[in-house]
Amino acid sequence: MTGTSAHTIGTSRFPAVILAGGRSSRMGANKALVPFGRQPLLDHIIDRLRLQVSAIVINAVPGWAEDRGFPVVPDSLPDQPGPLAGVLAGLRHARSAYPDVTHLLSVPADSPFFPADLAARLSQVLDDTDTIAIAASDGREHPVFGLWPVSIADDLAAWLAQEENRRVRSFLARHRLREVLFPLIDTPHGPLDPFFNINTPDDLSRARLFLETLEE
Ligand SMILES: Nc1nc2c(ncn2[C@@H]2O[C@H](COP(=O)(O)OP(=O)(O)OP(=O)(O)O)[C@@H](O)[C@H]2O)c(=O)[nH]1
Ligand SMILES: [Mg+2]
Repeated sequence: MTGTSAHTIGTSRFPAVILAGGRSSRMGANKALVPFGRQPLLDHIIDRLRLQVSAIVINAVPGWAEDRGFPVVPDSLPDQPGPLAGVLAGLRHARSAYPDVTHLLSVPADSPFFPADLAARLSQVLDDTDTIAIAASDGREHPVFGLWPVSIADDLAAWLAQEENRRVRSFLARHRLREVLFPLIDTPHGPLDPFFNINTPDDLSRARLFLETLEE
């Protein structure tokens, strides 16, 4: 049951974690806070996500994302070891806050065009409560967009505790995995990958152009 939390926001079965715990080193400033359309990028992501999940938690370094009304969970591991640390923080939060939930959706804070049916389509391929489902497009996997079983939290913690374990693909190989292919979006500027992610100031300019055409 997901309907009892103060942070419950939708009718979906799954809560979500927004991964915003990275360094934004290529952007040179916290990329979740760059202006995007009428609001900071993070708020654009929240608006897109809230329609398809039961609750939202933000994974971030403490001190900047607390004012949005959602729980903020920092990494439990030091030195920003990568997105899986954020998935782990989200899974631990989900396990205690939503004990009946089987999976947690993850989305990064830097990909503003992800599909409106992301959670729905990923959930269609879950064949048991231990399966991980990740998104793919245009011949590439996007494991930061995934439905993660709450049951793998302890294995993920033990795996991340070894410093040589950082590659997402190596972790995925330990588990039952399904992939869902999403189509490109047609725009007047040409096809747009729904998982386009903003790493550099140039990426941000391109994303703003796409946003304008999609809003017209
Ligand atoms: N919790 C957590 N999230 C991370 C970490 N590193 C990256 N992420 C998140 O994973 C997603 C993809 O990472 P990147 O695109 O490389 O973002 P980034 O690491 O902030 O940016 P760069 O420093 O330019 O690589 C983003 O949503 C990041 O916020 C980390 O160490 N911890
Ligand atoms: Mg990075």
